[in-house]
Amino acid sequence: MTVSVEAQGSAQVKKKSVIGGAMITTATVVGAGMFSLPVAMSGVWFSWSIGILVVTCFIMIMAGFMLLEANLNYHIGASFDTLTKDLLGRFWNIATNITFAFVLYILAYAYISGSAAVISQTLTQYFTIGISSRITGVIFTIIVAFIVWWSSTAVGRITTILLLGKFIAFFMTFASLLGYVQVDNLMDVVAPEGTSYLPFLLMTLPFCIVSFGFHGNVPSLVKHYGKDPKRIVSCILIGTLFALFLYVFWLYCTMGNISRADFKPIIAQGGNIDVFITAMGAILNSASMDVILTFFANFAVASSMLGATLGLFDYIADLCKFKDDNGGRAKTALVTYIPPALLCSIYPNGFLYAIGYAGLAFAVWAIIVPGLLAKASREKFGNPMFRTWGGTPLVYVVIVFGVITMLAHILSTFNILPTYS
Ligand SMILES: N[C@@H](Cc1ccccc1)C(=O)O
Repeated sequence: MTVSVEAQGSAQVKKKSVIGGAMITTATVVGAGMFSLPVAMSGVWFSWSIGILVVTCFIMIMAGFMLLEANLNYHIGASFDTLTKDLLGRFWNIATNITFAFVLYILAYAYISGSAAVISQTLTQYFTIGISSRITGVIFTIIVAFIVWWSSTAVGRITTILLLGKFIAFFMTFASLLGYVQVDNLMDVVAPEGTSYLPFLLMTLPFCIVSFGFHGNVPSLVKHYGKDPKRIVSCILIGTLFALFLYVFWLYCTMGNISRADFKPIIAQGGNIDVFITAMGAILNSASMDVILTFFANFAVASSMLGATLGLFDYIADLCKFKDDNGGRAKTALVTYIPPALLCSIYPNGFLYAIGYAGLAFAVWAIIVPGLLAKASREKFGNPMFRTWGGTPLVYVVIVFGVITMLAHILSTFNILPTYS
């Protein structure tokens, strides 16, 4: 009996466990974005936040499925570039490439800014070493750049260790914070009569979509599992639903401890991670909680930073056709890390702004483009392998959601939307 190479290949591919892909997806979804959530959502407060998180999570899953749907019609390894060029034409191809690079760079900046602030705060508080976050940002970036330049195997190992640390820290933080939660805070009982929350709803969208972002991974998942939509769907569902659970819990713990009014001074100071952690520490007034929170913040930002900038590193190497030898990798590292580090040394506290702008660009290639791709690929191929639930109406819902998110960010940049501050 002869078995074709393809059949053998797919038999082998089928054996790959869902766990690996689910881990990668979870690691990408749950990043520093979650540190922006309590601050960005303080205007709408707890109950509304849960509602928006559920809706955003749903839309982001559907957008991921639509991307997968289109991707399955192409050769394994086909990227956003191939899909948009073939299905949507020049305009969307260029728009996707520009917004894709923008999101990676601005997130790299956000992570450097967040990490720098947390590291500075840790050094000052525990080692009485006063170094400004401009300098820790640059030093931290050099260390990360060196690790990435040195080898991607090293990055893989270090990321695993950091992820492990992050999850241990997560549960330690949550377990300890739980005891301090005050339901009165969550219900905002001290709010004067007639307090309105809804006007602040739209401006939370860019932060929510970034926090559920993983969509750059879809082509890699296809590469990893082959054309096996079932497994890829499971990875996406596990990663995003786990993130949803975590974020609800995270808001419960943070909004249950810091009252809505107490978020105002945090926002006034730029809303970077260190300010947020300091405020939490001051309210909890416990030395051990301080240590746990600091440990958590350091691990969370460091693992995001490594993972996210590795994506940017590979993207730059491919785009500029830099070689994978020492010299080539050095060039790639320079192009990857110098712009965000430079921006951080000039403007160290833009964490929250950066996540907002990332949301603006992310809406293009992770929501609107997947909707358009699904529509175009259904017309062209009929998409026999996999179809996202909801038919054409859902495609429009997803696209409209993306447009609203972009408008929300643009309007709030011009101070047209009310901001809670
Ligand atoms: N979801 C990630 C950010 C991210 C967005 C888009 C793609 C990859 C990562 C976070 O919360 O930090």
